[in-house]
Amino acid sequence: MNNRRADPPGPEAPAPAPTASTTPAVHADGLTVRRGTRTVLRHLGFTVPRGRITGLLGPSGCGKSTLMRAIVGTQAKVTGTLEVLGLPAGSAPLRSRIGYVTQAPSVYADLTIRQNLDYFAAILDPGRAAADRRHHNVTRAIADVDLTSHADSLAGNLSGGQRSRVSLAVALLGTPELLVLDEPTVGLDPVLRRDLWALFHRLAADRGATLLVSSHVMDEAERCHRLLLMREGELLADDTPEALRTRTGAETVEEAFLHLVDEATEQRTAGKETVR
Ligand SMILES: Nc1ncnc2c1ncn2[C@@H]1O[C@H](COP(=O)(O)OP(=O)(O)OP(=O)(O)O)[C@@H](O)[C@H]1O
Repeated sequence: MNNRRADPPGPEAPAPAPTASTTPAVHADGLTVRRGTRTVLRHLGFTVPRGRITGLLGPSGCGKSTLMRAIVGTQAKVTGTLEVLGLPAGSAPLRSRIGYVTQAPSVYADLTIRQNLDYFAAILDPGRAAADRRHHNVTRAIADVDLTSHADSLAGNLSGGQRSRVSLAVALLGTPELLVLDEPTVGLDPVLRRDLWALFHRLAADRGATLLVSSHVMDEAERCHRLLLMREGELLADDTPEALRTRTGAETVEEAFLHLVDEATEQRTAGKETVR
């Protein structure tokens, strides 16, 4: 074994070629999205690091779902650069590497939780030879979202929060590298919200998964490693919760957000006055 420490590269050393582990999970530059006749995302530039939880926060209608749809490749009229796991967003090889949970739970009401997961597992990993692996993955995904005791209940008889956890379990089946979760904690009681955030942190820490989680509840921001703060289709900040609080002299991320909104409004007003 060679224990010699490698010399640090000098200034003239070429930058290492990006590898799977060094490319960010998401890289956007000049990202613009139009829906109908409106521009709903304007020139966004940001990166989402791998293996961390990035919160996408902003008021209702600011464009969080649109950005998530662009990242998973289901949004039309996307221009600018948008790379996901090193590939252009929407590329076919990304399909099995991304788990996406929309705001509306997508489960079959007339199947039990286990039958729902068996169905999606059979699509992801078909064939008789994979039966044991599928059974293991289904049981693990149900346990991940804390629904083991309800595994044989019909999805149609579950509460809204339970149904959205079944959707999350479906997304966890293929052990995706990137999980894109659109408001996963809406309608959950505080205990379930806490448990779900604990699960998100386990997925990042133990499996190295990258999570992009949207919310319009600012107290959830404190649970993220990084934050993308949005307002009216623009990015107000891309930073850690701590750096945001320090930079704005705020005690909470909510206060920091309001400070940044005021700052952006002042800048816009000043810009208009200069033009006049
Ligand atoms: N099909 C559509 N055609 C035109 N505009 C749309 C369409 N769907 C959404 N929009 C607009 O795009 C903007 C962004 O919507 P989006 O759903 O991305 O916001 P959001 O931040 O996810 O909101 P919420 O937190 O309420 O889910 C909104 O102003 C919305 O009115």
